[in-house]
Amino acid sequence: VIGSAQPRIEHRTKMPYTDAVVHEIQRFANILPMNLPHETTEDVTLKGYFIPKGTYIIPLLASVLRDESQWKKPDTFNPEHFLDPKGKFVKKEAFMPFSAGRRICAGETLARMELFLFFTSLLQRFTFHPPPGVTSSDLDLTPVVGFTTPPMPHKICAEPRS
Ligand code: HEM
Repeated sequence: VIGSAQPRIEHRTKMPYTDAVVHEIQRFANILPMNLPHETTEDVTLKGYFIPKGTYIIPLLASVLRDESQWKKPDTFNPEHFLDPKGKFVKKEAFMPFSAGRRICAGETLARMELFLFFTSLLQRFTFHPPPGVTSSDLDLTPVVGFTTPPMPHKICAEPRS
């Protein structure tokens, strides 16, 4: 894990479970699994490995977001990955959908604010469920294969809450 060059701005809401759900969505959805490619600008030795100047590096975010040593059930959607036994939000160093270091996503703060606001606004106004005849276990969460991994197209019902 390469530390960020600048201190991260962390916004914690007073809604730890919602916070944990949004984090788990980002961990599990893993929308940019191969990050962006980088190149070493000088010779580097990292943990005993020599990497010459000019080497292309593809930092696999997927390998961290689904690392068995970091997550209790890496391949299962489980917001408890971000909660302690008392339900308090727990920050995880392996949570890095926005990458790390100097070239960390410049839009992280905006993206996280949007995710929180959109997610909570939608859930306040609608109840979501699979279409009639489909159970939640029928839903296929396998992502589309590609440089980015959006979900497969699927139908879902959104019913206005009274
Ligand atoms: C859920 C939403 C988003 C995710 C998961 C995401 C993820 C990422 C990742 C993994 C990188 C590559 C970092 C690296 O090279 O190590 C990146 C770069 C970048 N992102 Fe995002 N991003 C998101 C939304 C946004 C938004 C909303 C903006 C702008 C409004 C934005 C602007 C940028 C920019 C400018 C870079 C290039 C930074 C640089 O090379 O210095 N991103 N993003």
